[in-house]
Order: sequence, then C-alpha cells, then structure tokens
Amino acid sequence: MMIIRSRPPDPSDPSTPCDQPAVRAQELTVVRGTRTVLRGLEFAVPRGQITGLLGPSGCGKSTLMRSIVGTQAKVAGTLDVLGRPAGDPALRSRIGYVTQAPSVYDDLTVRQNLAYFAAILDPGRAAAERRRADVTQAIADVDLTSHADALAGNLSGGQRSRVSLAVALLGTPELLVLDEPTVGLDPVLRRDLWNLFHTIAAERNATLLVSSHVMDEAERCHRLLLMREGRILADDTPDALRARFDSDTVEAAFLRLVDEATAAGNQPAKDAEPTPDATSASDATSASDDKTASDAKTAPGEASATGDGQGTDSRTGDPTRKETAR
Ligand SMILES: Nc1ncnc2c1ncn2[C@@H]1O[C@H](COP(=O)(O)OP(=O)(O)OP(=O)(O)O)[C@@H](O)[C@H]1O
Repeated sequence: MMIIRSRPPDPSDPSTPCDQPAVRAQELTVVRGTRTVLRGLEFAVPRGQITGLLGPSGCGKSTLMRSIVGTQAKVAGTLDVLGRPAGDPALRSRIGYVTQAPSVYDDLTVRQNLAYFAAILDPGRAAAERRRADVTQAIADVDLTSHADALAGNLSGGQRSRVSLAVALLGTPELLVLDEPTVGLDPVLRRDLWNLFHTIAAERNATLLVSSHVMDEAERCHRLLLMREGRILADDTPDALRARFDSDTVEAAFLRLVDEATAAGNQPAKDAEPTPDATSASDATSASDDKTASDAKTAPGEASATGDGQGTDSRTGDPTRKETAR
C-alpha cells in the first residue's frame, strides 16, 4: 500500500493551528436510552499521531467515536474537534469515519462506490479528472486495485471493510476515526493496514483515532486511551503504561489498571440512570439516539434511521448514507 497524497493544514483557517489537539473532551457525558454510557470523560487527542481507543466490548468506544464525528445525540459537556464543536457542519469534509459494519452499495463496483462519494465531496465537471485520480489512489491505498471493478456485493467481509476505509480516505481528511477497522482481517492484512495508518499519519500529518478490543494492536499506537465501563482508565503512551506497571505488554498494564480501579471502588453501576447533567444536553429532548435521525433516509440494505439509527453520513452530510465511511 502506498500513500502519495498530502494536504498540509490550511494556515489561513484559524481552526487548524497544529499546536491544538485534534480532539479535546471535558466533562463529556453521553446517555443512550436510560443508560449513562460515557461518564465525565477528560482527554485530548494530539494531532498527527495514531491514538488507540481500547477497551472491552460495550465500554463505550463506538459511542465516543459517534460523539466525535457528530452523529450521537445526548452529548453533554465540551467536545471540540479540529478547533470546532463536534458536529459542526464545517467539519464534515475534514473528518473520515469508518463504522464497524461496512456500509457500501452492494450493487455497485468498488470503483463506482468510490466515485459516488467522490462526486459528493468534490462535485462538478471541472473536478472529474481529479476525482478519477483520487478514486484510483484510494483504491490502491487499501490494496483493492485488482478488485476495482468487482461488485461490492461479491467481496469478502474484509474487502468490504477496506472499501469503507477507501471512502474515508477520499479528500485527504485531517482526522480519521476508524471503528475496529481490522476486525475479521487476516494477520497480513492487519499488518498492512497498520502500516497504512502510520504512513497516513506521517506523510499527511493526519490524526487517526482507531478503536480495537485486541490489545496487541495497542502496541502499534503512539498513544492510548484505555476505557472501561464508560470511563477512561489511562491516557498515555504504550511505553509509559508498560513502565508504570513494569509489565511486558499493554494488556498486562491494562489488567493492573482494572484491578486498581476495582480496588479503589471506582466501578460504575452497570445500569445507572442518566445524570441530571446529561439530560440537560442541548439535544437531550430528542427521543432518538441519533443526532441527525430526523434528516436521515434509509441507506441501502439498512433499516430506518430512526431509533438507534446510524445517522447521516458524517463526512458528506449525504442523508442517503448513514454513518458509513465519511
Ligand atoms: N441505542 C442504544 N441504546 C441504549 N444503550 C445503547 C445503545 N447502543 C449502545 N448502547 C450501550 O452503550 C454501551 C456502549 O456501547 P458501545 O457500542 O459504545 O460500546 P463499544 O465499546 O463500542 O463495544 P464493542 O467493542 O462491542 O463495539 C453498551 O453498554 C451498550 O449496551
């Protein structure tokens, strides 16, 4: 895989100073249904690095990512992304988002899927040649050139995930939010994808937030946010975490952190009711878990976007796409 594109931050845009973190959260609390899923999170994600978001299933990783890309309702506290409040429409073209479930059009080829999103991001006849080049490059980035003309419906699960990732890479976003991008991939592809992530961070100065519940992937990140039951247990580098507990692996350090939190009686009740603060969030009156559900239409192969719908496409604002890549 190879990345040759690069877009430095626009110095004339006051929201892109590189000394500011890409994401900053203060007292971030999120309620889903009757449950407080994220509880007063405080953290910063530095620019130009890969930050791993790790923790057991159900600890709140996807909810945090949805909050960052602006598709999660009932978000209270402060959450700034690339210098703007999370969900600000100006962020749509600056963030690439890949959900856990790849959402691609099965009846289109890989290239046609990419071309569709490229046309939304960079419309107009004058941009046709640039779009074609971007699409070809994004397909090469995820190593799908030999399948470019295959129908997405005929791809394997891992290949479909990579189509979603390719969509997210279009337009060289400053922030890539990737929800468990390596699930179901074989070890060689996982290694290649992590190499790709590092290349993107190094060559484009992009920020990557990558979730996983596979602890060996923690070792591949510059920084880690370790989560458990809606709280952040640690925000540090892998080296610092291992050193802190004199352990060989981040996994061992994480287990020690869990033991410490348990011993300190720091375990949140699993079925706690929402806090008064959380329900005072600006959009807390919405019955939906999805911030933009009222605008969303049904995407291919998916149910209605109401209820716990996945939301309007975060990158393009395309209401026909729900929280796919971009
Ligand atoms: N629509 C919903 N309504 C109520 N609770 C929800 C909803 N969606 C998720 N939750 C709850 O929110 C919590 C966090 O879920 P989330 O999907 O963010 O976890 P996760 O860490 O991404 O898990 P996984 O690794 O399994 O994807 C879980 O306890 C889950 O049951």
